[in-house]
Amino acid sequence: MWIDITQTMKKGMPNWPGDTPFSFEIAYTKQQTGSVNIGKIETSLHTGTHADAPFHFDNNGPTIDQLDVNTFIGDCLVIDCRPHSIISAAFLQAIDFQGVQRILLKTVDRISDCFPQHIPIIDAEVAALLKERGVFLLGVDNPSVDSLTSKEVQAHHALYAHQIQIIEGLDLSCIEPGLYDFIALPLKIEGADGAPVRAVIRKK
Ligand SMILES: N[C@@H](CC(=O)c1ccccc1NC=O)C(=O)O
Ligand SMILES: [Zn+2]
Ligand SMILES: [Zn+2]
Repeated sequence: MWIDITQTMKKGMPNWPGDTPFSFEIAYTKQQTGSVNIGKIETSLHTGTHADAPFHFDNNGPTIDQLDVNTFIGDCLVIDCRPHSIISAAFLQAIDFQGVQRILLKTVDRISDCFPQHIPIIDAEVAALLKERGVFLLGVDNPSVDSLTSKEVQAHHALYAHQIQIIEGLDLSCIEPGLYDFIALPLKIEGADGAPVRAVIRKK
């Protein structure tokens, strides 16, 4: 059984303050076209469950359409990080990744309907540890891998420097820690800094 770990995209969903809110409407109704309803959306590419492309924080980095789809399909390990407000390399060091190359961090019991005030931050040294363990994808149930006020976005840069791709805004509310199959493919938008994903997992 595949489990959906994607936030539903809808009007009023949590959004980065000041960023383009998500909207969807029927641009042309069935009545207008005489045949079909045609919807249109407007959205920031960093709203809801999405992948970051390195171009998001590095003008020379690859864009979302240039990332390898194989990164986003395969085994993953969900790790329970609740209580921790800083996710340190020391904490992750003690965990057996079981050879898995995709890691999802569960940091909250359930995701809130509002944009959070505080989120756990990921120590910049985590990237080196993940790389050493062969990890190439890190997913979080938060809007960012860095603090909400960070302008340096150190964790984003450190992860990119270690060739680790980022997925943010997962909904791990009902998910137990453990090993899963995972699929979360970003939309192929040429030149984009990120893209929504439909993320699903299945217990191994
Ligand atoms: N790093 C966040 C997005 C982000 O930082 C952001 C998104 C929208 C508007 C402002 C943002 N950061 C601002 O300093 C992300 O990767 O989704
Ligand atoms: Zn993002
Ligand atoms: Zn990000």
